[in-house]
Amino acid sequence: MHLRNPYTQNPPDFRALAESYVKLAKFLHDDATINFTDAEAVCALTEALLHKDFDIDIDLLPDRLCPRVANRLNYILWIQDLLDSDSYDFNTINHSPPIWGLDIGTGTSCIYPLLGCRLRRNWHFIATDIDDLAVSTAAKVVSRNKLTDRIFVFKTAPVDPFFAHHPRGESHTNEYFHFTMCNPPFYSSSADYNASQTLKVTPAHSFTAAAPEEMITPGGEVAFVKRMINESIERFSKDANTANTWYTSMLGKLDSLKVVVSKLRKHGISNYAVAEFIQGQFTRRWAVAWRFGGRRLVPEITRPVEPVLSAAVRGLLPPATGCILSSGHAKGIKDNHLLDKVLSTLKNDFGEFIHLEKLSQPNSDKYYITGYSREGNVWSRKFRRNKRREFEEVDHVERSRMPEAIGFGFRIFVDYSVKTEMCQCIIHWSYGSDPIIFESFCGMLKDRIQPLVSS
Ligand SMILES: C[S@@+](CC[C@H](N)C(=O)[O-])C[C@H]1O[C@@H](n2cnc3c(N)ncnc32)[C@H](O)[C@@H]1O
Repeated sequence: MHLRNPYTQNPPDFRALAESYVKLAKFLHDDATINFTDAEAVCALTEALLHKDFDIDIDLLPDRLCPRVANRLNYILWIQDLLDSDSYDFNTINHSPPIWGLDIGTGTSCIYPLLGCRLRRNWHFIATDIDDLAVSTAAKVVSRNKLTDRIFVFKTAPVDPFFAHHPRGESHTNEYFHFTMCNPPFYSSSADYNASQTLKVTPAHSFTAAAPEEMITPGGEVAFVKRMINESIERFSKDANTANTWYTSMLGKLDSLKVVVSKLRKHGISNYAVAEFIQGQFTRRWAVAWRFGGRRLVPEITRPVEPVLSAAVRGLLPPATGCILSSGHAKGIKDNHLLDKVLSTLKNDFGEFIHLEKLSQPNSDKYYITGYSREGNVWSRKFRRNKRREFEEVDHVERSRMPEAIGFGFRIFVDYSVKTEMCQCIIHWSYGSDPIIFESFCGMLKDRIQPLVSS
């Protein structure tokens, strides 16, 4: 589960839920559980959770897909992580409201827009579906929860471009999506769906009622997401302003994730992320996200330490965006003091070509160094020779306001533990398109920074 998922540490107390949501009471067994193979009972439990924990008022349809709350939350929390990763640095970027998301295939429950809006007050959604019942039911639940000014439901056709219903034109909206999300139909045919059911070796711990149009699409989830990748590339080629949109999707099979990541890599899209959500003993889901712009994700997302990923998923991770530049025993050293030494070394060696600043870390009394340059590889001799004159012509004010025009950006942090007296200097890659440039920058910095820690 996602680390911030509230159900990780606190599984639902069914008895308390039934007290707060009477409809659940009749499905309670032994006062403490429900029969998970009974679709009506699972719907009542889901409604109770949404009601109690998220103030969402909904009547789920027992013959339609019943969204498992913990599972849907994992995906929403991960998207929050992707967006928050941007707002850490690039202090000129304004991440205040509104944030716009597109939910492709919102279903009868409209679950992602509802959860997303309840968790973040500045989130807004366009929600689409090709199914009449999904569109009408979703629109009703949005209105029932008084979210008609933040969630807009549209009917689309299977052949319509996925990203056509963007908020442009709405007077109160931003022109571009900050993110798109989707829980696509998994299977390519009824035969494929039936085969997957027979293959299940575990007993049916939980029953999934669903209409065929919710579970089946030509080519299955792989074809669906491949189409999304193609359309996102086309969209970016026509409009560079879409560079910072996070395109994302859930995937129900690990094999699908492998195919999707391989397609991203084939198209040279290195700015992507993958996640694995493990739910109980039997359910695993994966998520993938990609974008075209240069803003890079924090290492906690590109290389998560927790939750521990399976070996197969580790092989699919994007290029690293973090590196330890130096680590050592540094008795009595203060982290800000070391950061100043690092800053003056960097200024001395690269100050002409890299804009360097010491900034305070959000919600902390600690500092970090932010650095960016118009181009990558500015530390090579050849670059310096060619660019010195050109760079001098750009005045300082312009340099300090140019994060959107940069080619390479990074942040440097120093962490000192009083208890262990160990000190670490860490670099995060914050901007750029070429992982090799980041690697080579790290290699070069290690030689310069290690002596500062040990001296
Ligand atoms: C697996 S369900 C997901 C429903 C909901 N988002 C959830 O997670 O519970 C997939 C949904 O995608 C819709 N769908 C299928 N093809 C679509 C398309 N081309 N555009 C938009 N929605 C589509 C289906 O009608 C269905 O409601």
